[in-house]
Amino acid sequence: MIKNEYKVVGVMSGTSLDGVDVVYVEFELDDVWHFKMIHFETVSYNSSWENILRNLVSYNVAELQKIDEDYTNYLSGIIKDFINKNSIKDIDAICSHGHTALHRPDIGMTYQIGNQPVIAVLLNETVVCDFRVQDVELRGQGAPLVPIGDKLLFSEYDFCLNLGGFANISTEIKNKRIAYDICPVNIVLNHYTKLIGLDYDDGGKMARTGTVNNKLLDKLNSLAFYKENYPKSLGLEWVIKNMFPLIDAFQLDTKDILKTFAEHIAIQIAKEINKKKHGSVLVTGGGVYNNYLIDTLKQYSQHEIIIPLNEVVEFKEALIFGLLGVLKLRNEVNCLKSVTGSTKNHSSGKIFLP
Ligand SMILES: Nc1ncnc2c1ncn2[C@@H]1O[C@H](COP(=O)(O)OP(=O)(O)OP(=O)(O)O)[C@@H](O)[C@H]1O
Ligand SMILES: CC(=O)N[C@H]1[C@@H]2OC[C@@H](O2)[C@@H](O)[C@@H]1O[C@H](C)C(=O)O
Repeated sequence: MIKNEYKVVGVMSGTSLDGVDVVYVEFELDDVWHFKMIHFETVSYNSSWENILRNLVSYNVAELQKIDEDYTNYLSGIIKDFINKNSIKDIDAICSHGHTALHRPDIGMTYQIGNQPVIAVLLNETVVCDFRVQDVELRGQGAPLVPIGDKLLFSEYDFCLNLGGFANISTEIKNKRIAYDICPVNIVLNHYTKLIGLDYDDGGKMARTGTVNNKLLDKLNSLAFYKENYPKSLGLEWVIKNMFPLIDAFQLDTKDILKTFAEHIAIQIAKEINKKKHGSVLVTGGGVYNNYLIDTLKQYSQHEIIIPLNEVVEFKEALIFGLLGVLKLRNEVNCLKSVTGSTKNHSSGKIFLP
C-alpha cells in the first residue's frame, strides 16, 4: 500500500540570493494534501558564494562543473547542519531545487547546480532534485513549478499572488491552473531606495509620505506588456529597457516614485484579480511586509486579501519543492502542461539514493 504521510526537507535557492531556504515539513494526504511546517530557516550565503552565484553567467562549462561540485558539497553541509541543529530524525527524502545557473528553455537548456548524485551520499538520505530538466526536455518552459503546489495545498484561495522581484499569480480557469507575471515589484522599488542608500522601503513608510504623479502613473499603466495575454513573464532586462528610463525622465523625489509605483502595482494586480468577481487572494513574498503596498492593493481589489503566517509568506517555495519531491516519490504529476507549456503533464525530478 502506498503511504500517505511524508516527512521531508524542502530546499530552495532563489533569484534574490539572500540565502538557502530550508523547511522541515510533514505532508499528509486524505482526500486532499495537508502540510505542517515544523522547522524553517533561511541560511544566508557568505559573500564569496553570493559573488559566485551572482556571476554564474561569466563561467565556461568546465568552470561551472567545478562550481556545481563545490556547491553540491556546500549545500549538503547547510542541509546537514539544519537537520542536526533541529535534531530531525525522521526523513523520507530531501527535496532540493538547487540554484539555477542557466535557464534557456528556448534552446532546450536549463541547469540547476547543487543536484549532483553525490548529495545523497553526503547526506546519507534519499534526495529528490533536478525538477526543471525533464519539463524543458518536453518542450516546456521548466518554470514556474510552484503553481502545482498552489493547486494542491492552497486550493481554498481563488488566487495565489507572490510579491517578490515581480508579482506573479496563479489561479484556476475552467479547471485549468494558469500562472503568469503581472508587473515588477521589489526589483523596481529596491532600485530606487538603493540610490539613496536603503536596501528597501521598510513597511512602505517612505512611499506613504509621497505624492502620486498621475502622468507617470498613466505612462506606466500604458506599457504594451499589460495588454498581452498570458502566458507571459518579465525579467530584469525588460525593466531596464522599459521602466527605468520612463521613471527617470520625470526626475521625481524617491518618495513620489515609490508612491506612484505602489499605485501602479496595485492597479495592475487589481486589474487581473478583479476579472473574477469576489474571492480570496493568498499573498506571499517579501512585498507582504510593505504595508503601504498592501493597503493600496486592498483599496483597488474587490477580493479579500489574505496574508498567511510569516513562515508561509517566506518559505512557500521551499515548502512546495518538498511537495514536488513527494509527488515524484509517488510517481505522480508535479509539472503541469497548462502552466509550463510542456507536451504533457508529468512527474519530474531525479531520485538519488544514498
Ligand atoms: N519590512 C519590509 N518592508 C518593505 N519591503 C520589504 C520588507 N521586507 C522585505 N521586503 C521586500 O521583499 C524583498 C524580498 O522579497 P522576496 O524574498 O520574496 O524576494 P525574491 O526572493 O527576490 O523574490 P522572487 O520570488 O522574485 O525570487 C526585499 O528585497 C524587499 O524589497
Ligand atoms: C528557472 C528558474 O529558476 N526560475 C525561477 C525564478 O525565480 C522566480 C521565477 O524565476 C520562477 O519562474 C522560478 O522559480 C519559482 C520558484 C517557480 O518555479 O515557481
